[in-house]
Amino acid sequence: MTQDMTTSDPDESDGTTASTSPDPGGFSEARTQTTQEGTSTAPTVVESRDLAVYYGDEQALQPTTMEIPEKQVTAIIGPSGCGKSTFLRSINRMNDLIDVARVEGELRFRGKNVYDEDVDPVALRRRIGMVFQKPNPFPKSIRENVAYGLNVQGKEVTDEAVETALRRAALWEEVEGKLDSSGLDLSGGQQQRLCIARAIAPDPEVILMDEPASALDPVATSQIEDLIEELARDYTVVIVTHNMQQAARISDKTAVFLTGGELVEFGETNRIFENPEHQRVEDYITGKFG
Ligand SMILES: Nc1ncnc2c1ncn2[C@@H]1O[C@H](COP(=O)(O)OP(=O)(O)OP(=O)(O)O)[C@@H](O)[C@H]1O
Repeated sequence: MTQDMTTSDPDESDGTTASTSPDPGGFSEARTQTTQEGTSTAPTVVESRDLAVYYGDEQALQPTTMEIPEKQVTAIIGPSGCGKSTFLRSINRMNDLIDVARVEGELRFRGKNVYDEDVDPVALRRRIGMVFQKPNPFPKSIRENVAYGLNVQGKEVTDEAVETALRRAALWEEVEGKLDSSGLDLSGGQQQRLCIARAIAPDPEVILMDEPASALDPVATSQIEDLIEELARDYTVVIVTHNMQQAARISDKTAVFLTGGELVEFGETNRIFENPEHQRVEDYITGKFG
């Protein structure tokens, strides 16, 4: 099961944590991505190299090598317990918060291994934000939720900056005029878009989403899906989803993890769903197991 890492306390580290630490250095290299389908022009932003994750003695992720392209949506799918969330959390070092978690191999962000000793994980999380399964706005006003995201980056909290973040999260029109009411008074879908506004307010480069619509009704889910496609114009989005139709609808690339934490196939979403290379992947996406 995905660990519930939601928090309502702004002081807890949740991927939007405030810090005055300097940005980690060395995250500047971008290079052209090579995929199973050949060479594409989208630069690789995040890359795992034989990345393996253990919880105590249990290996949750087998050595995984994968290149995530810039300003696209990459979906991670697979049956329950196959390591999807574990992989996602390793990208911005959220696994650091789990005592028994241990990582081997490399996870590179713009060419630099985020597990190098000189990388500050809090600063890293400003550049790689996260949205969780359960909407987790702080028990504060809508404005303060977004302001928190702006403060993280040391940005001035102006009305304009708050509006911009809410517009980018497709929430502005529903909350204009009630910015001082509690974020908790919004509907589930609105709360999740508020969390997205909070996550994008610091202007991260990558947004990690762990089943962001699984707690929402179909209408709210559809709004979140539209928003994710829109966000990929400006941000690199990596989304874990149980919903294969959702992955097929909104992602450019799909990674299929199967039981035992093994990345079995990764490539263009259309190709994965129409013509998977591996029988096990075909069985999974056609519902024969999982
Ligand atoms: N905090 C933890 N401590 C110990 N084991 C964990 C922890 N989190 C996950 N695991 C184990 O690691 C494996 C992978 O879990 P993970 O949550 O990454 O899978 P998942 O594919 O995201 O699952 P789901 O779809 O059910 O959310 C599972 O066997 C799980 O029990």
